[in-house]
Amino acid sequence: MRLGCIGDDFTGSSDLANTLTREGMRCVQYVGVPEGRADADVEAGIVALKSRSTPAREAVALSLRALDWLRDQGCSQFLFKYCSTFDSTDDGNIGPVAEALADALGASRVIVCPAFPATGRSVYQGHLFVGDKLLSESGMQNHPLTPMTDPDLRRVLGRQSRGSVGHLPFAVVAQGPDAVRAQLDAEDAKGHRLIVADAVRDEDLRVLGEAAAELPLLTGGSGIALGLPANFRARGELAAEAGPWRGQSGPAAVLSGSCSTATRAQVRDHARSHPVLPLDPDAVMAGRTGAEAVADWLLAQDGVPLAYSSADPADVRAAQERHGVAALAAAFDALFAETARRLVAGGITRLVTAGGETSGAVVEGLGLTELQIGPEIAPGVPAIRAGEALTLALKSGNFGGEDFFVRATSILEGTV
Ligand SMILES: Nc1ncnc2c1ncn2[C@@H]1O[C@H](COP(=O)(O)OP(=O)(O)OP(=O)(O)O)[C@@H](O)[C@H]1O
Ligand SMILES: O=C(O)[C@@H](O)C(=O)CO
Repeated sequence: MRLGCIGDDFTGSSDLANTLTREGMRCVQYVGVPEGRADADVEAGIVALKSRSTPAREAVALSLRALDWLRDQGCSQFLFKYCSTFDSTDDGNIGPVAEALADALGASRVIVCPAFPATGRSVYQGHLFVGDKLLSESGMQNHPLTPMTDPDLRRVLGRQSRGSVGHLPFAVVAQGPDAVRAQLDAEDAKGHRLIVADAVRDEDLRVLGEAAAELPLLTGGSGIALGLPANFRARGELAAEAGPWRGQSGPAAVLSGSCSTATRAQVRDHARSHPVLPLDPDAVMAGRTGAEAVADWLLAQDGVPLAYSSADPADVRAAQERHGVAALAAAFDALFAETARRLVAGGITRLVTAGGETSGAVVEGLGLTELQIGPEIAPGVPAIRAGEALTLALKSGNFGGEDFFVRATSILEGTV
């Protein structure tokens, strides 16, 4: 294994795996820190954690365990993947985890860059934008767990970190890798270890990747990985070709717990021509809707059936007030996990999930440990093989076009 990655959630980790696979590295996503050794042909290993919103101390401890395992597999470079909208609070977890990994690796000049231009996230003058809006005006200021009210990443990170934070401006990135290396040295000389890097285009991310060829640690969204495979290839450290994708025939189903704008549009679009089953939070909490009934309904449908709890923000808030945020989240996680187990036992071979928490609950519920990465379904979402007869697509809330669910099942089948 050459590149060792630590992702702070499951869908975000598959986003990173998608980028690395597309750029030609043989990639495996591990669910949590694995016990045994990785297969010898894995070039990039991604340990997917659920550490985005846990207390910082837990996130640090888990990330260090993941780092130890990745070091044991022989990796020469490490990447900490967090969300392209920098989801975190003033208590962490991005700063504390980045600093702990840097301590363990003796790393200086640690790039911090959540830019992901294909999905509209760019960093300019140290500020994070979503499309043409500052992060703090993008809707992310209302996120229930990690509200992002300050778009200046240098300040956000400064509040989470022990050390001071530097900046690598766009004007320097635009001059290419030599200028970037010189600026990283200059920031290091000023005592800044974490350095927020501007990037607005994929080519900026490739410049950063090239400049970082010898750095032990990078941090960012999946975009920061764009330029890394070329460094390993230039050193003759990659196999010539990634393994081919093997499509999977058989019945499909979709489970959606994401309430994001993008997912709600996908659910509406899907409902026009496929069977859909809404899951009412009150019925779930009262035990009137259970996994057995949901799975039986899905298994009895033709086409690409969908069960969803996705609801608009006002309904979500009202349900949370009635039942409590944590209790509701736990009930939906348990429902989706058990439904997924019953679907796979009932013969589903193509399973699509929407939402980071929801996908995490499903992957853990199914007891999966290793995910093989296939072709891209949409920016940030790959096709995944999870077993001899099981394929998956794990979609982050905000990703994918309106026809995502059908497109995903077609790509999993190998017909697109
Ligand atoms: N109808 C609903 N009412 C209240 N809460 C809901 C409802 N449906 C889902 N939820 C909760 O909303 C959350 C959805 O989180 P999830 O991470 O799956 O999606 P997301 O936030 O859109 O995705 P991502 O993390 O990838 O951006 C879960 O905690 C779930 O329990
Ligand atoms: O970076 C992103 O936006 C995604 O991979 C993600 O982590 C969303 O939860």
